[in-house]
Amino acid sequence: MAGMKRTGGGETAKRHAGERAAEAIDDGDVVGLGTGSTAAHAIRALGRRVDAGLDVTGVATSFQSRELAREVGVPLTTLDEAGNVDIAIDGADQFDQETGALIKGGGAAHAREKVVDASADRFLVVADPTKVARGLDASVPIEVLPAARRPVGTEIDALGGEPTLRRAERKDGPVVTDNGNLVLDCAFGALANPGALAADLASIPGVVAHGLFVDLADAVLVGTDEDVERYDYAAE
Ligand SMILES: O=C[C@H](O)[C@H](O)[C@H](O)COP(=O)(O)O
Repeated sequence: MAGMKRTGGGETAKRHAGERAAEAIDDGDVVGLGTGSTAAHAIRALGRRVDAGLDVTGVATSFQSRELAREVGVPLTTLDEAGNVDIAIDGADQFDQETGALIKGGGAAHAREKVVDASADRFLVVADPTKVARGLDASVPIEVLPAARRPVGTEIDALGGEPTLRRAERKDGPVVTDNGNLVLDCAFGALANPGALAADLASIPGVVAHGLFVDLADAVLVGTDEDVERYDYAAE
């Protein structure tokens, strides 16, 4: 698969990935509903399967995925009520095709996404070809308690990162997450050891969640304009 020429970074590619992921849902499943434009295609496709008689419940990872699930008729539950997630479908901002490690949080939803994705028996990532990488080098979004923004920034600095407060596009001020927190986008350059960096970031007081998802994805479905390529990272 690696090295194949892929076309697509637009909606068709994302739709192909999302629709293929929705086909993996079985009757009775509790489904983690990811956030973002690619996961949205999976939620819409799942809504069509529910219309056709599939019996599932969804656990939303954000305000946005909850709203979309309601709109397309996917019944909702919570982690408290369901206790277990059978399968989660979620997008990614970048993934390392060798290891399946991900960077997420472009939509500032990664804190809840990580809770849901990590508690799922199977975690399917949906992506378009622009997300495929050899190694990881994108900025790592870090959700922080508002009061901890400066001390966390200092720690990021010490780890060799450059933190930038994420600002809202249509509001004067910062992006505020669904949990009422801020996001620091942290540029580290190429990540030599994402697992070690993930552990370092998680240990900083005031960090709610970082966007490194290491050893979580079971498979990544990369939609192209023509088809879907599948990368597997764990025995299913
Ligand atoms: O916070 C947002 C999520 O991690 C998204 O899953 C990620 O940003 C990918 O989104 P998209 O499919 O729109 O590129």
